Amino acid sequence: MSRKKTMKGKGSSKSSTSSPNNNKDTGKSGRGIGASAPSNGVVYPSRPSLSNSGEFYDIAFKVMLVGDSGVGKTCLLVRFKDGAFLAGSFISTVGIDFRNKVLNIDALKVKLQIWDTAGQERFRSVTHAYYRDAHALLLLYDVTNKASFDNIKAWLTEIHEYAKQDVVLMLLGNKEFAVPFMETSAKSGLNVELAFTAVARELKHRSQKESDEPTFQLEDYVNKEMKSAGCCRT
Ligand SMILES: Nc1nc2c(ncn2[C@@H]2O[C@H](COP(=O)(O)OP(=O)(O)OP(=O)(O)O)[C@@H](O)[C@H]2O)c(=O)[nH]1
Ligand SMILES: [Mg+2]
Repeated sequence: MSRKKTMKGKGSSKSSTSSPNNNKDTGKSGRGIGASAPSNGVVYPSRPSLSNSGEFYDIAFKVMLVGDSGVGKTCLLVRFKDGAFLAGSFISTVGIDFRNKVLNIDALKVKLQIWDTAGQERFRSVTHAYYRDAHALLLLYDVTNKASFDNIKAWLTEIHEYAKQDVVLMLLGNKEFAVPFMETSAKSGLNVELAFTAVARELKHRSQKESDEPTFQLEDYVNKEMKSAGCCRT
């Protein structure tokens, strides 16, 4: 099996004329797989830079983050790549930006070249050029922002128009309301048992709590239960 080398990197472009197909394997930082980042775009280093150390991989895929401005695409990518939350003032992405991450999946090194697109309307024509090369699309909405959810329909229309027919698509509800959250389905039974049991545990704890007893953490309990059940259970 061949071991290709990838460069960890961060790239960006705001050129509306550049296409990911224009610059095949330039060997430059962050341009590791077939259809690469355009090199003729202007670079806007709005986020902390990553090191340019090389990393080996077996297969590579392109993943694109799309969704309204402010839903948290850049933050999600930084969390995934660097394990940190980009707190502070919101810096809207200009054009398009990317990060590489190599994951070990079943003894294979899988490189994801993750493209972080600008959600703002004025950059739409830039991002359209990248859809057709994406193997997977993560479509984000903000669970605290109804408009971003309502716009999912329009995003899906755009995806069907510009992306490959067999693109892997995942809808992600990002952010939180600082209250325990889970999705339920009365039809399939998803999380129904867990929702009621968690509330019952919380109520029981409150009613019987001794002053020296550690408090029951409803959110921790729900997260732990969902994790141990492989996320979502019936
Ligand atoms: N509380 C909370 N805030 C978040 C989360 N994700 C992002 N934010 C905040 O939401 C704002 C927008 O986040 P970004 O990741 O920059 O949004 P974006 O989708 O990349 O926006 P564009 O680049 O304009 O398309 C920032 O102020 C973040 O700090 C989250 O999971 N929880
Ligand atoms: Mg962004």
